[in-house]
Amino acid sequence: MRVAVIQLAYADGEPLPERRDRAAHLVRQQAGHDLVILPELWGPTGFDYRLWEAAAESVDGPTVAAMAAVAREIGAMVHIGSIIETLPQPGAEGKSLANTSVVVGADGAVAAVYRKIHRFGFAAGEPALLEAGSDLVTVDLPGGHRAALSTCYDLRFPELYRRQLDAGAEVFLVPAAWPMARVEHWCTLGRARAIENQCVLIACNTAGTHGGYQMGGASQVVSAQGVVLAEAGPDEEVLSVDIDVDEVSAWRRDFPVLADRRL
Ligand SMILES: NC(=O)CCC(=O)C(=O)O
Repeated sequence: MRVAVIQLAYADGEPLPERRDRAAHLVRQQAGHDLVILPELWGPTGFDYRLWEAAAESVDGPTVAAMAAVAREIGAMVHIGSIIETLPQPGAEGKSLANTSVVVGADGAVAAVYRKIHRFGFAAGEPALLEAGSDLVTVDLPGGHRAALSTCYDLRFPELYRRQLDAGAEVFLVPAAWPMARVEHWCTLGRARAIENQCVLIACNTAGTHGGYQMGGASQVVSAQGVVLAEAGPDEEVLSVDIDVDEVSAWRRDFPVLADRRL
């Protein structure tokens, strides 16, 4: 499976329609890949919470529609990263917005929708403004292997990835807007999630500086054995990686650590 990881950079002041066009152009340039992934909240911005309400849209809104059209055009599955979603109805906390990841298939149809379970910001930001997701979400990749979806801060909660493993995941897809100040955590936690679950990790971070936060870059693709197959620098960059997902079951057979779990 050939994967393109688009580590998009953005700064304050770029209008959303322009950034959407730029992202669509970058995805279009990845023709020939089976899967393309973008970062978390690249449209409404990861950290300038004041912009979220105005940028909110539904799953059939302009961002997903634009990416679905490009997915169809290039014949690739596209993980569009995430949007601030206007929920069909308010959630359990009475809020109407969520941080929602969407995957579209090569036919342009929505293949998976995941609402971020662990909200970042402590008393501010996501927990103040967004509903938490509650559902574990998987999607079958081109070639038939199963991937599980999570977003950024979720990476700090290993129990989520164990549940994804138990749901049959062989690949973890993780878009993020993770700051430079904690980029070592991002790198280490991503590798840990891959190693402890014997899964491939495809993690797509944001670059640039917005809302006063410098983003960390360092998007990475890690094999189920914990080998870093590709890692980005701090700036906008596209990683192109060939991944043999069949190696996941071979590695689990050769080094059957998961069989020693005690529940
Ligand atoms: N967008 C996020 O979830 C940021 C997470 C983060 O900064 C951290 O876990 O540290």
